[in-house]
Amino acid sequence: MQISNFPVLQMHKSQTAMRASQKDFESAVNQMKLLTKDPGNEMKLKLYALYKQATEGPCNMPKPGMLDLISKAKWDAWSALGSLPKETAKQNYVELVSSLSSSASSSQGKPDADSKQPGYETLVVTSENGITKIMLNRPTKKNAITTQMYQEIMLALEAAAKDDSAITVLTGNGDYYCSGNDLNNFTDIPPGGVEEKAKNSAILLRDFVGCFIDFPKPLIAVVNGPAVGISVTLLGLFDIVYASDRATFHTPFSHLGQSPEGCSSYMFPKIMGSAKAAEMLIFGKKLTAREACAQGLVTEVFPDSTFQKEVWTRLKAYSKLPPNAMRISKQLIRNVEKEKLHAINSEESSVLQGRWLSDECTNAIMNFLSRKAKL
Ligand SMILES: CCCC/C=C/CC(=O)SCCNC(=O)CCNC(=O)[C@H](O)C(C)(C)COP(=O)(O)OP(=O)(O)OC[C@H]1O[C@@H](n2cnc3c(N)ncnc32)[C@H](O)[C@@H]1OP(=O)(O)O
Repeated sequence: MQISNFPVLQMHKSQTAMRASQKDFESAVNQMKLLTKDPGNEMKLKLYALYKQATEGPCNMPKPGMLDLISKAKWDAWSALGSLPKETAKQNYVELVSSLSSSASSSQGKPDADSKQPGYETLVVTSENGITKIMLNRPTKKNAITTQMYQEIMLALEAAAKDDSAITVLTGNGDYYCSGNDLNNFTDIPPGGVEEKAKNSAILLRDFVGCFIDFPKPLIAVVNGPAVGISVTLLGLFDIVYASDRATFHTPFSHLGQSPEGCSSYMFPKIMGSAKAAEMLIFGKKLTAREACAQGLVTEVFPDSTFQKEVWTRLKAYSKLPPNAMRISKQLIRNVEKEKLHAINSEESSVLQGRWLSDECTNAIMNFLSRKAKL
């Protein structure tokens, strides 16, 4: 069996405590596609059987021949579920995936002080002096976010929420902070075609942004260079944004036939007023760091030559403040709007699902990939 057919998943416990919704189920299925660690054949068979029961009902396929060992093992596992109702199978599937996720994130472990955490391919995650630093690590691709990277960032945030650090920092390796969604993500089309791709991407986006909405500790963006697309829109969900004076902030959604995400359709007008937000989100105006600071998106701008030194000195001092007090204050500031932000996130993801299927978007991505166009 292919590991890629049994992807890993992380799901919030609160979601699994209640009856699994269709969205929870789809989310579980989607995230399972990125399993990096083989959960073993027994687990894969259980997941397979529950998935089939949840989507097709009881097994009524002819029994495979004795020599077709893999098909027979799958058939046996599915048949063993008898007449288990589809809804129960769905619930069991979500719970099983959730338990896999918890063990995956606990196996990432509590970060050792002063150490780089293993298990990430697209990030460097360290925990030191009360600060967990999540660094995007695809410098040759300007830290464009691949599907795997979305998953790893979610795992890193989930682990950081539970570790001993007082604050969490997101930054980029190399000359860019991040060039947004990796446009090659759109070229990996599943058997269900572009509709399925758009649907899976919308679920991934919703879950990814949801992790930022729910993140319980002070979250700081250290914007070391230009930022594009989703890496800009998410900034409205951070508590502090420090930027190098080399950084720029660009959301070219209309150019790409796309629409805003990361709750920016709500947060940007709130932060900078609707006229300034429209210029960025509809017309794709690129802001310098100083402009972004004047408009309230950035907390403070530092000269690039002293950026790292000044920012980390500041953050080390902040990380020594009482962690519970900081966490409680953050939650007081943010929790008022959580429900609303989740609703906005769902709406933005669903609108984007439609945009990804449009000619405008397809042509823009084809242009970038065929190198005819750049931002
Ligand atoms: C599932 C959730 C979906 C969430 C949706 C989010 C929406 C967005 O984030 S929209 C924003 C998407 N991003 C872009 O449109 C940026 C595209 N990139 C560029 O325009 C340029 O690369 C750049 C202006 C960022 C940098 O230009 P520069 O001339 O300095 O460097 P390049 O030679 O172009 O880049 C080096 C290398 O990196 C690759 N790359 C950079 N950004 C992306 C990207 N976003 N997607 C894919 N690949 C990217 C670029 O192709 C180069 O690769 P090669 O060396 O192999 O040619």
